[in-house]
Amino acid sequence: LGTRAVTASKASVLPFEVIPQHQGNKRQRVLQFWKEQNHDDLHLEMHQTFQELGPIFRCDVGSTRIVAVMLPEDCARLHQAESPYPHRMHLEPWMAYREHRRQNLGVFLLNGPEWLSNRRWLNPNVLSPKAVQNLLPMVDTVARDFSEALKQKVLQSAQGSLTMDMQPDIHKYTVEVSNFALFGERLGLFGCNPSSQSLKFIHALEAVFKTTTQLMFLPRSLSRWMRSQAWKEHFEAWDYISEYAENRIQKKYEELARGCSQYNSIVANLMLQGNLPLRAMKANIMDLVAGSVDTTALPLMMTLFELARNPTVQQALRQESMATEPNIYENPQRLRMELPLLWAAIKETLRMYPVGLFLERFLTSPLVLQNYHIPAGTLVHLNLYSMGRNPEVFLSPEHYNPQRWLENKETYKHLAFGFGVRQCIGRRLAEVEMLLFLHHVLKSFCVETAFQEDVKFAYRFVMMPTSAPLLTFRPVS
Ligand code: HEC
Ligand SMILES: C[C@@H](NS(C)(=O)=O)c1cncc(N2C(=O)c3ccc(Cl)cc3C2(C)C)c1
Repeated sequence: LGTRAVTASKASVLPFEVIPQHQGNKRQRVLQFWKEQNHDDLHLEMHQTFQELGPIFRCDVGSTRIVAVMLPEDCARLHQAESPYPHRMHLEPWMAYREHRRQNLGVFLLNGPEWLSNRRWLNPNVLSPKAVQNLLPMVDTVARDFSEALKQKVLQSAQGSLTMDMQPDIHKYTVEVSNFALFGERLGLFGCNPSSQSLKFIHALEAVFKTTTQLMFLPRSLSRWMRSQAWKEHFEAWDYISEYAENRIQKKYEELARGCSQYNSIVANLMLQGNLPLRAMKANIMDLVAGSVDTTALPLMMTLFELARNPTVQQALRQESMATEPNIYENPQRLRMELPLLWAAIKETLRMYPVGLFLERFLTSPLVLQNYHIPAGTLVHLNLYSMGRNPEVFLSPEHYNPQRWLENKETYKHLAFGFGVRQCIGRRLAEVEMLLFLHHVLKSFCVETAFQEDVKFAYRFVMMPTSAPLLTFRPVS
């Protein structure tokens, strides 16, 4: 990316007003932005703007002043300047639904002291190494079952191999495995008649994501009549998701009250500890139940696709998994150390295909970024897609090369899960779900694809592939 070197003496920090921004008719651009029904190409538009204006630019969305950056050094500065309660802007349509239904907010939407107190009770059960060690055998069971179910399908096929769009099956895996970790119960989604409830839940999530991007950039007053259909779809999808989560939580609560329930799960531990009021618990469990579907499914889909396009890398991973098999069960919590190349492959997938397009911090105190003064009250976006594709940050960024993560210590370059105390609370669960899924699948199957083009992505709050490359699974001889 052409980086406009701002040659200013270090002493004189440049004023906010001279940060590069798109010239030309601002009103026209804002209206154009609002007129668009979707923002599928937001990541490409922002990437293009970085190439034109350099590593920092500003844009105003509505009344909010946004500064966009994409270099590791700017993330380091944001992290060092962080307050005890790192602040993210609330997602307007998500807040509107919770107000309408008088629901509490989960940690994703909370800010300030209430956010911190919720994280304090959630972290030991979700994010801590002890929590993951507790969950690991359950995740391993589901990952093995998935690989076994795939093997049955392959054996039943006449050619002895199976070519399919893996997306639906991978979604079933993430719903099955997170439900087991959260509630200690199996849903049986790998069987021949998976529950329609869970499949509708996955579709409701997709409807929420699609309508979120249609609504999130508009003030509510405007979108009420400009996007009334999107609001209706948004609320209906949230109603389904809320009911799905509420039913599971209420059932678990009653089982525990009767003293007859599976005790080793995230929700059971949260309820038995009783540190959060039930309404707050329900709001956070909804974050966890709904936040663990697409977020983990997409990197799994894209890792399988990239390994199918890079057979040499795939073979190296298979050898690592074959060689590592015995150690994992002696010392399960050493998973990432036992599978370093597989862990590097997941980091490489998240570099090229970040699930969250940008990290976001609302500045509560002024900051200097790229030698510009950024006042308090500015929203700073750290763009993960542009960082991941920047040749000045990653050599030949278009190449899928997990080895790059083993060669040098990458500070502030693996940011897919965010940073600091506000980092993703599900990251350890997601890491284990992805590592064990790929470990068991790669031990049993070679993955191939005829699809050699790049997969097109769309920004739908979650970065989503718009085409589903067919993958062929062939049993490892
Ligand atoms: C089990 C639930 C769960 C899973 C799985 C999960 N997330 Fe999250 N994630 C959350 C929640 C809840 C938050 C909000 C945390 C907060 O604001 O305190 C969050 C926040 C984040 C953030 C913002 C962090 C920051 O510094 O602002 C990023 C980025 C993120 N997740 C990325 C991911 C990626 C990438 C994956 C999978 C590859 C993933 N998440 C999987 C629950 C999950
Ligand atoms: C995509 C990325 N966006 S981010 C956080 O980087 O801006 C992300 C990362 N981790 C988790 C999520 N979640 C969802 O998918 C989701 C669905 C429904 C609900 Cl009720 C809550 C969620 C959260 C926000 C937990 C989203």
